[in-house]
Amino acid sequence: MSLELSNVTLTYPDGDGVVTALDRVSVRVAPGEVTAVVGPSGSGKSSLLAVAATLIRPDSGTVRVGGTDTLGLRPRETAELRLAEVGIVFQQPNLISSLTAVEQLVVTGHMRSRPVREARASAMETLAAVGLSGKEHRRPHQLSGGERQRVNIARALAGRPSALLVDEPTAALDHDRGARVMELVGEATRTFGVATLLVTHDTEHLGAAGRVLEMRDGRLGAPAPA
Ligand SMILES: Nc1ncnc2c1ncn2[C@@H]1O[C@H](COP(=O)(O)OP(=O)(O)OP(=O)(O)O)[C@@H](O)[C@H]1O
Repeated sequence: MSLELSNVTLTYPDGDGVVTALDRVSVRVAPGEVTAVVGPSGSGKSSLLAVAATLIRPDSGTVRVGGTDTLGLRPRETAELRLAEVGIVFQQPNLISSLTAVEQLVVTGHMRSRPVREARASAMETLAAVGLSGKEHRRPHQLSGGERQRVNIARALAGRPSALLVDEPTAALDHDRGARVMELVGEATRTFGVATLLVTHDTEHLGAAGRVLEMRDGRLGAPAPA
């Protein structure tokens, strides 16, 4: 199931006027594909992710996640769809310091009303898929920065979403760890067949992306030649 934004416009109130954060943006991400969006600060990247995640409702356009037209849904239905179909990887892992890696994933399974035994088995499988076999029972302080980011990615994938939305995954990492996390996003995207939309300032590690687009003043297009 893909992620599809079509002709999306988003404005924020700004004094007496408005700021246009997204200006008729269209993008379709197929399952198993990473689309990276680069662009300067303030160009609209976070707004794009928030709209794709159904966290912000745009002024106009359509947002389809896993085949569902999300703008036709009631707020409660939107929240349910988000829980089932959208995985979000924030820049900071935001892991709970007292929980082990496997427990971080089980907690989100609980939010989806999954039985604990089933959530645990699925969590172990997901952690293995992101290369954390043998480290499932470690707490965040017993993991490296790159490993914490792996748990973060695994947690976003634990509910087997259709769409994976990734915000600056390399921002807190050095060059080599950043490269490995980007490779992991590419591998996980293929393994789990998710449609991944990733925004980043980091133009060094875009090899994992099947496609790179550039955001400029709220408009999305092909990147300018280097
Ligand atoms: N809640 C808000 N209210 C008013 N304006 C906002 C709000 N959030 C963002 N904006 C404005 O919308 C535009 C796009 O912001 P956005 O955060 O999407 O950019 P960005 O590309 O993610 O930036 P950065 O790389 O710095 O995170 C900017 O002009 C910003 O000032």
